Amino acid sequence: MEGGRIDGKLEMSDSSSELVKQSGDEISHLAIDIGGSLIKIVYFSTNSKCSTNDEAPTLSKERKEVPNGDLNHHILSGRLFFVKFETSKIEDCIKFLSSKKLQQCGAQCHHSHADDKIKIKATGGGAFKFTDLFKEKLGITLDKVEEMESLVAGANFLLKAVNREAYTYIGGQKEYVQIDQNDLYPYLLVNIGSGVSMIKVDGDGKFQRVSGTSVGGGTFWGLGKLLTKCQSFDELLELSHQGNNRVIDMLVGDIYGGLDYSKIGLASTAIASSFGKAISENKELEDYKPEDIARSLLRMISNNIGQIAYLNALRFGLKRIFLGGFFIRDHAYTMDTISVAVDFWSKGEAKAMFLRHEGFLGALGAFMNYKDGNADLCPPQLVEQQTPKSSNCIVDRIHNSTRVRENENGAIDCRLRVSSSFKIYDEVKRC
Ligand SMILES: Nc1ncnc2c1ncn2[C@@H]1O[C@H](COP(=O)(O)OP(=O)(O)O)[C@@H](O)[C@H]1O
Ligand SMILES: CC(C)(COP(=O)(O)O)[C@@H](O)C(=O)NCCC(=O)O
Repeated sequence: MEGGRIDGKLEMSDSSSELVKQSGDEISHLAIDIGGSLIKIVYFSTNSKCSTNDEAPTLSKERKEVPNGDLNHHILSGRLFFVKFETSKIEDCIKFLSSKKLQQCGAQCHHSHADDKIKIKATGGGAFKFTDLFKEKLGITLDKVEEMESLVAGANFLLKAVNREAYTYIGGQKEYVQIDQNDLYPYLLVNIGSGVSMIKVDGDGKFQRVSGTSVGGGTFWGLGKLLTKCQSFDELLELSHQGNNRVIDMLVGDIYGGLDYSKIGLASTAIASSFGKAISENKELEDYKPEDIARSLLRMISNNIGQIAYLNALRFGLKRIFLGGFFIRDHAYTMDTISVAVDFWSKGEAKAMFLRHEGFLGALGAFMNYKDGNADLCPPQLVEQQTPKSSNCIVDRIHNSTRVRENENGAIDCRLRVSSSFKIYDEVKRC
């Protein structure tokens, strides 16, 4: 299938329209990824109003002994939510955060003090760029988590813990991939944000950024905006759906008099040179339809990323390529182009697989980083829905056997194990 959105597309919250709807949420933990184009927020809420399942999210207190101490733990049941904002509209994000009640100690601590310092996990370049802004406007300290580390932690979590997270997109069909947790590594993670990072992942916390390209999502949106006068990314994507790239791209057949170049395996319809037709036609930009320009641009960038991804997979002998980042946007034509490029160049050996929580890998990874809290604090950990047995290593259990539940809005039902003394606020004030 060419172009268009796939039915059942995840609609995770898109900035301000959600502000009002969710303003009553009680947030116990929140992490933020501030990228070149978008700010992504992942937060855990125990608010029962948000539940659409039979079992309303609850706070169940549970006292547990841990081997190296006697910290008291409790389990928060609730849901992970995903929200995004444009980085250029960071004020909306600030408003969103100030409308939320960032709680201390889950729901256990009822009194918060105006001078309490809130500390949240933050990743992406903006965690550095906007440190002062968050401090000044919200009194929030950004506790920085390295960007590549966050992407990998987010991807590993999703692949191991969430059912139907990864899928292939071939011939217009989406097919979910069953991940064998014992045979996940190594894989190539390709994150297509403003720019593109390619990371070889060998295990939890074991990775190497092996390549990247500056021709990414920012290039598509930036060039597309200049060339088509589109006002939003989604408008540009929609436009590309209606266009025909052959009007602008120079095809092999345009060069070879309508013939295939069979000797090197190129069909007459293959693109020989993206945007190449524009050099020989006596046309101005205005003479081309914006939809055709958008289509050529999308094809050029997606194809290029697919090819570089494949080359890196080949370089390290990797068969599995997982793609994240908000450039993908669950868009059929983008995924089709990337899949075809990987399939073509690898002669069917390598597979492109897309992640449903595409752009939230970094924010999720930063969220997972709460586990690295101070030694005397028990970090929050995601646990499965069923009542945990006596294991102390809840994260390991998730990784090895169980899966959290995900509802159709992309929100993930899960439980968080926190110590009674843990809080998102600074350690200075204990409740
Ligand atoms: N609403 C949007 N506004 C801007 N860019 C968007 C939007 N939705 C998708 N995109 C695409 O996603 C890219 C950003 O992806 P993301 O993974 O968030 O990266 P970053 O961390 O660099 O912001 C943009 O460059 C653009 O191509
Ligand atoms: C610098 C970045 C890691 C920042 O991440 P982003 O905000 O684009 O998600 C990314 O833009 C990138 O990997 N750019 C490509 C740089 C290069 O390898 O040429």
